Order: sequence, then C-alpha cells, then structure tokens
Amino acid sequence: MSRSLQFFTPSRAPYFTLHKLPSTSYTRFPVINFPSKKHHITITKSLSSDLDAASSQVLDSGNGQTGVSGVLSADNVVAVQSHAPSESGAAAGIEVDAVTEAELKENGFRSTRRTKLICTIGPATCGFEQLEALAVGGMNVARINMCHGTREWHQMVIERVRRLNEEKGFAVAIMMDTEGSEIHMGDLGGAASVKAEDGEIWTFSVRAFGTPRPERTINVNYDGFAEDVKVGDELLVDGGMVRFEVIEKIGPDVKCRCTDPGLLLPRANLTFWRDGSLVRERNAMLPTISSKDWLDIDFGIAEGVDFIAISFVKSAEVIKHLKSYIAARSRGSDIAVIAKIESIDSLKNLEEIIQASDGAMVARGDLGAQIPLEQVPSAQQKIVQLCRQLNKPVIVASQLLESMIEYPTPTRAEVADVSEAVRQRADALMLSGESAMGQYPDKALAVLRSVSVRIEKWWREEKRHEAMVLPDVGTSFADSISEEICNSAAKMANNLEVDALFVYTKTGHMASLLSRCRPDCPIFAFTITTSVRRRLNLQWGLIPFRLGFSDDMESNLNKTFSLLKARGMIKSGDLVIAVSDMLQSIQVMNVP
Ligand SMILES: Nc1ncnc2c1ncn2[C@@H]1O[C@H](COP(=O)(O)OP(=O)(O)OP(=O)(O)O)[C@@H](O)[C@H]1O
Ligand SMILES: CC(=O)C(=O)O
Ligand SMILES: [K+]
Ligand SMILES: [Mg+2]
Repeated sequence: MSRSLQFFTPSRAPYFTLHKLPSTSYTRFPVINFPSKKHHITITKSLSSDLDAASSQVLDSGNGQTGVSGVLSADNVVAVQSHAPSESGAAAGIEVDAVTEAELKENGFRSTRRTKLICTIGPATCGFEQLEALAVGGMNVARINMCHGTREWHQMVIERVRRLNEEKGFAVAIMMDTEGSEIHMGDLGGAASVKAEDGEIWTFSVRAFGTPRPERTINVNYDGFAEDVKVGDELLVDGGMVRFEVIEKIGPDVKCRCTDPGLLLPRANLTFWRDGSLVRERNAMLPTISSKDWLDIDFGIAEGVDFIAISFVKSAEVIKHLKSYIAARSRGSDIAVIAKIESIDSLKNLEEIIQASDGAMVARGDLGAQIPLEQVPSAQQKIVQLCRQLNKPVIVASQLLESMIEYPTPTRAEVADVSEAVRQRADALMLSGESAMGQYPDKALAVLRSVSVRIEKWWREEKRHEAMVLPDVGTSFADSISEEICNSAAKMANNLEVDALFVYTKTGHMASLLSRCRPDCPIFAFTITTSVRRRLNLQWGLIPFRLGFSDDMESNLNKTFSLLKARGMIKSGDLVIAVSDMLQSIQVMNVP
C-alpha cells in the first residue's frame, strides 16, 4: 500500500512529526528536499512498519512550536504536526547540524565521519536546491573563490547558505578565498574555455583585448610580463595543463608556440620556467593581498564570512597584518584566517606562517605549478603534520576527484589519494572544480564522504595510531593546563573506549585541543555562539552543538544529557568523558 500526503506548514518549518495515535510514540522527519512550505511525503507499504523503518532517520526540531496541519488516516490514525522554531526555543534547546544528527542516529557514535568536507561553489552548485543537496550530502564548509564570479553572485551564494542554515537547521560555514596577485590570464571574453592545439602560435599580452577577443590572444594581468620572460622560456598554464614555448617578444606582446595542447580556462594561473626552474623575477614582489583582494576582504567582513583563505601567502607578516585589520574592522567578530600554502616562499616560511594563521590549506593546484609534482606529496604530509603539531586545522585541496568533473565515478588513483589524506588525518578535504563546475557535484561529495568514513573506521579497527609527538602549544600557564587536560582526556577516552568526549567551550579552543589528539570517539563540542559553532565545523572529529550553558558543570551536564536523550542521540549507560573551559577537571561518567 502506498500513501501520499501533502500538507502545509508554518514558514521556516525545518521538521515535521508523524504521531502514531492514540499512543504517544512519534517519528519526526526533516523537511529536506521538499519545496518550502508545501511538503509532500509518500509512505509505502504498511504505514506502521514504515514508521518503524523510518525511525533511524528521525530528526527533531528541538523546542519547536507545534501546529497541527493535517491528519492521515489508514489502518493506524496518524496526525501530522509541523514544527517551526520559536524565538526562545533556540536558547532553551540545543542546536546541531541536521545531517550530523541523522548520521549519529544511523551509524551510532563510533562511525560518524571525522573528516570535514568543503565544497567550492560555482555555476554547478549555486542554486538553493543544489546547495541544499550538498548540505544534505555532508558539506561542512562552502567555499567561494573570488577569482571567479561577481560580488553580487558571491553575495547571492552567501545569502542562500545563510537561508539554508536558518530554515533547514544546517550550520554550513562560509570560506572566502582571495584571488591573490599571482600572474594569471584574463577571462577569455566570457568564453567557458578555449582549445590550444599543438604547434599553434598564441599571443600573450598585457594589452586588454576588446570583444570579440581576437583569435589566439590571451590577456595577462601582470604588467612586467613581457619584460620578464625570455625567448626559450616555457610558459605553463595551470601548472602544466597546457604548455607553450616563448618564441618572440614584440613590445607588450609575447608570441608563444603551443607544445602541449589542452583547454585554456578563464583566469588560469600562469608560471614561466627557465632551465627547469620556476622564474620569479619582479613578480615575486607582487603583493600577497592586492587592492582588489582588500575590497573583497572588506566585502567578506561585511558579510560576516567564517573563514578568509589567503592565496599565495609568502610570509607570516601578511597574515598578522590581515588579522589585525579584521580585528580593527569587525569588533567581536571571529573570522578565521587560513593561509594557503601554494608557493615556494610559503614552504620556506612554513612554520611561522602556520603559527600566525588560524589554519592552513595545502593548495596542491598552484603548489604543483611551483615545485616539481613529485615533491607535492611530501610537502602535503609535512604541512598536515605541522598543522596538527601547532594545533591549526588543515585542509587538503585540489584535484582530489578531478576526473569526476566529467565522469560519475572516480579513478582508483583518486580514491587512493583521498584515502591518503584521510589517513594523514587532515581536518578537511576540499572539492574545487568537481563541485564548482563539474557534472557530478553530489556524487563527488558522496565519494569523499564514503571514503572518509571507511578509512577512518579501518584505521580505528586496526588501531594504527601513529604515535605523533604533540609538542606543547600553550603560551600561558592556564593554556598549558587546558592542553594537559585535553591530552589526558583523549588518552583516557581511547583506553576506556568511551562513547563520546564532551567539551563545553566558549571560544572553541578546548575543542580544538581535543580534536588535535584525534581520539577514537567523536567529540561533542558545546558552544554558546553560532559563529563558534560554524567555525568548529572545519575541525577533525568535532560535532559542534550550540547550547546555552553556565559555569556550573553539574547543571550543564544534566541539561545536556536530558536534551540529547530526548532526541535519541545518547542513551542511559553510555560512557562519556567531559571537560570544560570553566572547570579544570576531567569527569568520567555513565549517562544516567
Ligand atoms: N564562482 C565561479 N564562477 C564560475 N566558475 C567558477 C567559480 N568558482 C569556480 N569556478 C570554476 O571552477 C574551477 C575550479 O575552481 P577553483 O576554485 O579550484 O579555481 P582555480 O581557478 O583553480 O583557482 P584556485 O587556485 O584559487 O583554486 C575554476 O577554474 C572555474 O572554472
Ligand atoms: C585551492 C588552490 O588555490 C590551489 O590548489 O591552487
Ligand atoms: K583563489
Ligand atoms: Mg591556488
């Protein structure tokens, strides 16, 4: 028997509940992938068995306001209620990512995903429903790349992600990635791509070409380009996707012969090589943050993005400068600054750059254009380890599933690459073209998700913990106490095989110290503000909850237990270790 039901809910209702009458048992469903306000569900087979089967994907609206909207009659009588969060509801209840909650219930604590996932948003994924599909698929952070698209477009994406969070109970964070002022091509007069064939002669010039763009011409953004290149130099587009040889210089124009054919993409990165090494003439003096980047940063601050990722960082100074700028511009805001490691200079000054930042990204796309490709894997491993030691979240980015831009399944090599990043215990993996302009963004995300979960599980089962020495990071005595508490709590959690670590943290610092230990069990991080909660979404193993709590741990724990129990996220008897910012102690207890 198949039954279908349509009903209307008050606006902004993220959940609805099926009540089985006259008993009090009920099942709640998230309103995901349903057109807003008008919800449609189809119940197949017998209603009662379906309600039971569905209980694994039950979600809850917390202290939602309830309004009966429809009644479905069958063998069992079922009343349908919809929920809209009440104004005060949020403060009294507990907020957690709808998808994480479903994962928790479906797989239990132990197998929730620890590795976080970032999707670059582009034309393939900027629609509200496309963004929602990514959020449902596990996107923790949405990245917008200021190299592409207009400010209005980015604003629209930010607004949609916000709406998604508000209406559907997600906590997707937003990362803005700056353009940087490295050398790149112009935008190809609006063309999506152009083909360069073997042996063709192309002109690269600082001149701006009108529209239509004359054939085989490319505008270059760097004024010193024609002066700095020499006849015989090799010109690499996107780190070698297409190659040219410089054959002649005529004023501002540089004539080049294509030696490795391929597709030229708008604003593609350009590097030139002489005698087997990268040429860094005056372009090494280009500012890391260009005047356009500063305007984009102002935009990001005004929009309240959660992370700003800085391209082509060369030194720690630029990070410090930006952090003080953000602090002065946005009092009370906590925008985190992520250093993108994608140049030779950034590798030279790696430790001090990471130390100055709130996190780092292994930007393998451009990095692979600046150092020989075979050096990228060791650089990745080094950056990932250093970040963990310095307690900074780290993202592994670019070409993880490149073939999925065009094909629905990844190559075996790509799966091995993703596995390796998960095995290195990077905090987050990032999709670029796969989600921005690929044909299978949801499938690519699903691959990241399933490979992450599988490798994490394998790692735990095999107990293959690398005994990483974690140097002290605390700079004050109080910090050192927190650090020791977290190290000990994580170790105890592994030895006692507890079900979860709980951390009550106002700033998120204690949560990151626990995450750094990469414990076997998930870390429930309770925090007071939504912005801290979103930022914690980037860090390995953290399940961030927004919860109002006090300095009294006893009452915090009781409150948390009852809220989580009511939602079926923990049960009596589960073993939990709790730590907090407020009380310097480690509590081990069974859920009452
Ligand atoms: N907002 C956007 N609008 C149009 N196309 C986009 C947008 N964002 C990304 N893309 C497309 O997706 C591709 C991959 O995205 P990605 O963010 O990796 O950019 P990129 O140009 O390689 O630069 P970066 O080195 O900063 O990552 C881009 O080359 C571009 O074709
Ligand atoms: C992500 C990025 O900027 C790169 O890989 O180059
Ligand atoms: K960028
Ligand atoms: Mg880059």
